[in-house]
Amino acid sequence: MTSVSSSNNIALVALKKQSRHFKLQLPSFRFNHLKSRRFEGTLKHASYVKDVSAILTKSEIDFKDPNWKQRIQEDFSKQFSLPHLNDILDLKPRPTTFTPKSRGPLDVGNGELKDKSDGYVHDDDRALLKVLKFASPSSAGAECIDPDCSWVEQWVQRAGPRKEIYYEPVEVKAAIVTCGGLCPGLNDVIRQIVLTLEKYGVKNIVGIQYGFRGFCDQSLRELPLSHQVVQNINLAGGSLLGVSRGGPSVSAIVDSIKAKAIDMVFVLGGNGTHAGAYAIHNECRKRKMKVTIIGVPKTIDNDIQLMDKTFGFDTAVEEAQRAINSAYIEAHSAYHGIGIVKLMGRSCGFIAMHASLSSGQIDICLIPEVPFKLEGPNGVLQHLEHLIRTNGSAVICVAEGAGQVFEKEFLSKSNATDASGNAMLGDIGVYMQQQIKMHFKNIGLPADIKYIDPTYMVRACRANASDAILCTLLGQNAVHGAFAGFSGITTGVCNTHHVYLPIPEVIRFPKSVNPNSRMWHRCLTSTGQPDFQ
Ligand SMILES: Nc1ncnc2c1ncn2[C@@H]1O[C@H](COP(=O)(O)OP(=O)(O)O)[C@@H](O)[C@H]1O
Ligand SMILES: O=P(O)(O)OC[C@H]1O[C@](O)(COP(=O)(O)O)[C@@H](O)[C@@H]1O
Ligand SMILES: [Mg+2]
Repeated sequence: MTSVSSSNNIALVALKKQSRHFKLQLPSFRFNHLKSRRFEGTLKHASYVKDVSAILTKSEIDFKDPNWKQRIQEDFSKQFSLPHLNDILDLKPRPTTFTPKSRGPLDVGNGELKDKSDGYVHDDDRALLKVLKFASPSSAGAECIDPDCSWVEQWVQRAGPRKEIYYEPVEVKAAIVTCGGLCPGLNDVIRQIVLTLEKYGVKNIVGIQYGFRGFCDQSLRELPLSHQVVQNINLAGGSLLGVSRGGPSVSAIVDSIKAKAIDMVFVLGGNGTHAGAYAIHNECRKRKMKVTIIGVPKTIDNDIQLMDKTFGFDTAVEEAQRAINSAYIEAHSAYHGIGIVKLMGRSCGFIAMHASLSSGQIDICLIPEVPFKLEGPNGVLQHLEHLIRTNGSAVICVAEGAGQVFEKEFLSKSNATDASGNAMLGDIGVYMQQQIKMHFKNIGLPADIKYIDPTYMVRACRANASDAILCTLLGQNAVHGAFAGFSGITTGVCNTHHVYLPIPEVIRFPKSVNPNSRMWHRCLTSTGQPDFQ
């Protein structure tokens, strides 16, 4: 139960941060919902509530009502229905210009078609958001709505090309913008958006330089994009368009979209960027503009809700292996060697957890979601001392936000924020290094400590094969979503299927490691570390 509260604390901290910086982005009932007594009350029944909260909107669930499941499902499908241009306009679709198949369907001879699919996704096609049925709230990782842990179907819309489209491709001007920090795969997504747009017949594609800033900074011109320009950009890391944090107001961005006569905007970024994208979508709606805003979730930290994973995460975990391996070799080659590797994760520990699991070389993994103490019995330093006395060396993997999210924080808070309003953290790696040094000096045991911070090396590299495929599919689906007339949506993978989701549902709060999850328990089994409390 504590762990659930902990996850929600992290979520609230992050959400408060966002809403402090930007006023209008999230409907306020969603924010209040997280803090509401009803939400806290729900914790008593459910051992894991984050995803359940997606269903519980404004109404209480009355489990005595025989139709309670149906009511939840109806609520859910309303909540996950996708905003469309035709919610405010009266547009007539036209047959698509996109051909998903290069060959016609095979004729089996008797006049019947072997393959009846036309290759298009139908608007009523759905994918399941949850595929596990838990027998009891005490089952590992159980997510329960009622005390019996009943299974309630939750369907979301399938992504892909539609038979009818809401734009005349030759008349379209499409823009791509990349915001926030760098992430492996940005160029793969840009490339695929351009190639797919061209496949529809779009001729006017531009890149907005350096994030949202590029909409309003007169010194930053639009970058014309075509298949010739983007052909090889996936071979390098970074973003062809440049990235930035902070930027102009939502209304200034929409003024710029209007002035530049842009019809489609593809916004690549994380939680903050998606909040911005949704605000832009709302402002366009208010002004009754026929502009579609499509998000593509970019977060190396993997902290966006409801998706199996986001692009760049796999690459980051793989790249982190090099740093961990170096730390391991240094530690094992030194007399009483201790290696420390700090990995990204401002408010979540997915990279650190997965990198620790995959390397098999980590003795201690510390993440923001799990409080730990350094000193005293059961503290990290005591365990480290034990490892040095018994094994002769040790390797620690620490996520950048570790020890800085809960009340008992190790580093003094500065309240400083970056241009986007994200809290600037202290360097937990350096702090750990100092504390460990002091501890071993005090007990008179030699220790040779090596600290590696591979942050920007991990982030600036090109996407690995698995991320490159993910980026390709996301880029294509983003374009299909725009032509289908959706706006204020994002695209991702749920249970291996590509889907479209309304932006507010994925940025309700950032995803974080559930300390009660099987994955975290597996990580603990792998490192062999005790509970540092
Ligand atoms: N709540 C918000 N509403 C509107 N725009 C936002 C919000 N949070 C961040 N942004 C904008 O989104 C961009 C990227 O945000 P940032 O938090 O730096 O990265 P990320 O999107 O990767 O989380 C910045 O230009 C920032 O100004
Ligand atoms: O030094 P920068 O550019 O501010 O970026 C550092 C941050 O970028 C991150 O990788 C996440 O970036 P995004 O939120 O843009 O995805 C954090 O883990 C890290 O704190
Ligand atoms: Mg972010």
